[in-house]
Amino acid sequence: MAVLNHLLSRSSTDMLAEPAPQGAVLEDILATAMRAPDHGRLRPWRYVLVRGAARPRLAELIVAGMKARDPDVPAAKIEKRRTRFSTMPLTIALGMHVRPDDKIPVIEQEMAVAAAAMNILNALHATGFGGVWVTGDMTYDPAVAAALGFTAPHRLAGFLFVGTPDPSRPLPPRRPVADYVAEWHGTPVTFGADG
Ligand SMILES: Cc1cc2nc3c(=O)[nH]c(=O)nc-3n(C[C@H](O)[C@H](O)[C@H](O)COP(=O)(O)O)c2cc1C
Repeated sequence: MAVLNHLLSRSSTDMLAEPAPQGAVLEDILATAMRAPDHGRLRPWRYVLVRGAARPRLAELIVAGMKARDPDVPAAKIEKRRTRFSTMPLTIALGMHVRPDDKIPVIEQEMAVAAAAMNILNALHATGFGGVWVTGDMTYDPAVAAALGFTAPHRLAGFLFVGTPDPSRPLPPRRPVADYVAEWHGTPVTFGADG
């Protein structure tokens, strides 16, 4: 029941203070990714840890990409991104090793990567930490991906910001389960969530 309550009470947040998990705890958290469902046992997930003095270096790379894409990018947008990437206690760059020619479709490889990321988010919550998965245009910037080590056949799938959330923050309301679940009796179902 404790595990179930943990799953039911997780929520994403980017309001993250020090500390981030490290050492054996971080290793255990990342080990939960290795339990993700994975068609063909391709183990497509890859993780790059960015912390300490490496953070502003990643931030500057990302800012350089923003300016290259749009020379008129607003200064406030640059500063927001620079601050986030420089100050998050830990950023985990989520990567994937994509095998387009494998018999397992690429979407299934991507779903395994997402399932593994979800395990990490749940493990963070279970150990008193928290995080959020973000993408944004920097995820699709080949220069950022390459600088992290993700060149073909690797791809960047986003970033997990990781740290310690305020435990007293209010939990966002949960959508009613019934809107997303239907029982099939031989004719096509409809969902409350779809109006
Ligand atoms: C693949 C993926 C990419 C996401 N990218 C962003 C993003 O760039 N910015 C953002 O604010 N939220 C992003 N989100 C949503 C957050 O990670 C988070 O799920 C959302 O804030 C809802 O919070 P919850 O996980 O507590 O429901 C993304 C989620 C996924 C699965």
